[in-house]
Amino acid sequence: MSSALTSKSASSIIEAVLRRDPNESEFIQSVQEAIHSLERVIAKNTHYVRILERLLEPERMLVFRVPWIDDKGESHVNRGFRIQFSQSLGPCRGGLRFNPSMNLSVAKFLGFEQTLKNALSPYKLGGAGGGSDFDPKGKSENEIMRFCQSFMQELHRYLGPNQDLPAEDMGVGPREMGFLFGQYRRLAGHFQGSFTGARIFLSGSSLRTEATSYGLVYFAQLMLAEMNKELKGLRCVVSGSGKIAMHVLDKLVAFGALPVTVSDSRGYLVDEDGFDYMKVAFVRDIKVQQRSLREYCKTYTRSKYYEDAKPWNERCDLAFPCAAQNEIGQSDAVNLVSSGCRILIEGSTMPCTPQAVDVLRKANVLVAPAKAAGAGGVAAGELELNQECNAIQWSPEEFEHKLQEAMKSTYQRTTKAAADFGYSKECPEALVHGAAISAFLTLAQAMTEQGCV
Ligand SMILES: NC(=O)c1ccc[n+]([C@@H]2O[C@H](COP(=O)([O-])OP(=O)(O)OC[C@H]3O[C@@H](n4cnc5c(N)ncnc54)[C@H](O)[C@@H]3O)[C@@H](O)[C@H]2O)c1
Repeated sequence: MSSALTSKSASSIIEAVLRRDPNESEFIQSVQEAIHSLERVIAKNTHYVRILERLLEPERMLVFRVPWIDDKGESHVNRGFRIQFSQSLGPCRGGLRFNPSMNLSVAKFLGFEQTLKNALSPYKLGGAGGGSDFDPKGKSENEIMRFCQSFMQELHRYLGPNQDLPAEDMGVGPREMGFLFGQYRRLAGHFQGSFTGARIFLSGSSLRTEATSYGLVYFAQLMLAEMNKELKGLRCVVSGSGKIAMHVLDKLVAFGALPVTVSDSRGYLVDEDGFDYMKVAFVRDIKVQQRSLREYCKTYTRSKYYEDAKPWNERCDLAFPCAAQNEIGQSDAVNLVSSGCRILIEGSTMPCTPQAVDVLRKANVLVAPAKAAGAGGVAAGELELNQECNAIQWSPEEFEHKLQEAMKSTYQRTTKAAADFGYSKECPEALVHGAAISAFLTLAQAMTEQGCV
């Protein structure tokens, strides 16, 4: 197939998306990255261009009003989103994000990324994303509960075990999932395990919240093993201090690595001696009490806090971005390369801007995409459902073993697809392309079999 035809087809898809959604920068960025990864697939079979065109239009987009009353009796209104991106492989699963930056573009990009992530997994799952521009920061527990109830008042009619299964994302943790599920159960009139969250699956293992993060660290281990290396003693720079980041720290400590940073939107903290379990617990306490990371330095006086700065210029072997999309820009990527980073594991969804991706590729930094490295959350959700439906109970050790196996098979699927399409192990983007290719081929097969629907 001529490359002229390929690039013409790929650019016509991007043009169509741009025409339809000209202001959706996050969604367009994730589409462009996927198309870049799929270039060789499209070149082999132009039928895939039509499939991709269809895939890029979400099956269903829900946008709704969420009114709620604060503790003083004043009314507020936010916007809710749920993008049921694709159900070709099964019922949707995907996170809910409560953050002021949430809009239709972010909801669509999250839904699209989740669709590929779920398709890469061994489970039959569709993909969705959503949430609200509601900011849980500074709200009381009652205000958060009232908001969650109002959000679910509308969304419940589109959810269900065979339809859509919401999960955690930024600003939504076990507490919010509890409130959301409570209202869903009341409105739906049944207690079916259609939500993920440790407190809801009372009979399940308690590893649901940890699973994505543990999976990220297992994935790093698998990449290192390929190079006959191990995590022990390696310096790791971690961003964020939320659910994903804190459990990554725990697991890195468990494997004898040296995590040295955490951050939030106000700045970052570096502890040259590395965090241990006690220090991680201390950071967690600081965050729970909504205090500044700066306070850590009063107790651990060799540490430093930098306001309005990111951790990417700290000396490291591995980087784990675990905060927000586009948190690594071009200059951050340059800093990462000069500080010695060889491997970047994407904890956050789409952490690098296209310019940063370019810098990392040219410097041969190996990138583990969130679609593959973040598969632990998908696997844990399915394992939990399995426990719930079959009334079985695994110990945390058994659960963790199953999680490790799931990460191993995701890693193998990713490397196989990369190799099948000629990306060598040394290619810095082999895993990025392999993950997208494997996911897309699975979706394409189902979409072809199901006809034009
Ligand atoms: N929770 C999950 O199950 C899950 C699963 C897969 C991927 N993710 C991704 O991981 C990332 C973090 O999710 P989480 O669940 O830990 O969220 P969270 O709300 O628990 O924590 C987010 C963290 O990021 C920090 N942060 C937010 N914006 C920032 C910015 N602009 N700069 C620096 N720090 C910033 C916050 O201070 C906080 O520490 C998101 O990109 C999310 O999509 C989450």
